Amino acid sequence: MTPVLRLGTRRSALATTQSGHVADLIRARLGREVELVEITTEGDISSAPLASLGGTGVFVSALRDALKRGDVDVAVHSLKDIPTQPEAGIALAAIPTREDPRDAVVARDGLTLGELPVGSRIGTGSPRRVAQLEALGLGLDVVGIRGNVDTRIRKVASGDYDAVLLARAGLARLGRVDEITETLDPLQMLPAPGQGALAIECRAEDEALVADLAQLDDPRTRAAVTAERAVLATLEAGCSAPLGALAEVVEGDDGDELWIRAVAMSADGGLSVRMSTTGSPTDAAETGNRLASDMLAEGAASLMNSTGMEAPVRKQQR
Ligand SMILES: NCc1[nH]cc(CCC(=O)O)c1CC(=O)O
Repeated sequence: MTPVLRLGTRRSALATTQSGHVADLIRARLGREVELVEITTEGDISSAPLASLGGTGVFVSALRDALKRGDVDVAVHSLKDIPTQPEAGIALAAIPTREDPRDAVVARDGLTLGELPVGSRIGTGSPRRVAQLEALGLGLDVVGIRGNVDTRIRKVASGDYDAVLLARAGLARLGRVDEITETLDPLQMLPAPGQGALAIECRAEDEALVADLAQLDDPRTRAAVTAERAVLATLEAGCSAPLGALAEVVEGDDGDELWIRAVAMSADGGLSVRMSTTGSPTDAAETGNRLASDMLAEGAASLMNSTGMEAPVRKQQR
């Protein structure tokens, strides 16, 4: 008899929904029994700005520690929260089919960004979203925000903010797309590398499990996010850099083609390097690296560092 797989999850509604989704996939596709095990992370307890806790990595390390200790067998993360360098002893066993990767607006009175009056308070703690919002030149007042998806949306309902920016994927998983007042076109708001994708991890030494979980992998999603994360790695940008990247695998005349675009910005959104390229999905990392090298040649690194990452911190809500 195969033992029940213990799947570690954070306690937030988004994390338990994502973990529940993967547990269902494992039951349906692998025929294995799964139980959810709750893990608490520093990022869940503290309401300090995420950057001051060492970025979104705090969400990931607690789950990985539980894996390494043997407390759980499988962990599910939002791929965009995972650092680009591989973790010793941990296998990224599967990346299932991605949700819609775009960012979404939840604004008062059903408004879109363009309809919000000058001076409206927009909540986001992401330097990437701050920079791209500022670049739209709408005169919006971008204010830091933390807390889970529900907390953020409640701050719009309560009037503390006129709007918040969130990943559409998270809202979709929580069954809350009805509350989205605008889904942003990547032309205006390129998502974070890996946004909308999940990462299923296990101990690398559990070779049979690594092989089993690989059945849940979607090769097209894996190629797209591999290219996006290569951009992140080559630009040596962390999760808190004003960097957006989006790749897609599309059917071309000669088979599948990988298409990727990326933007690196100064913190205030005043300067940007924006580029795109295509390649083969089998050379996804190489394609992302090449795009990032071209961006570096255009000054992307100094540009992202030019005004540092102070902007969202400076405007942090008290
Ligand atoms: N940074 C937190 C985080 N990590 C993943 C998601 C959403 C789900 C996803 O992108 O897969 C979110 C919330 C958000 O950005 O709105």
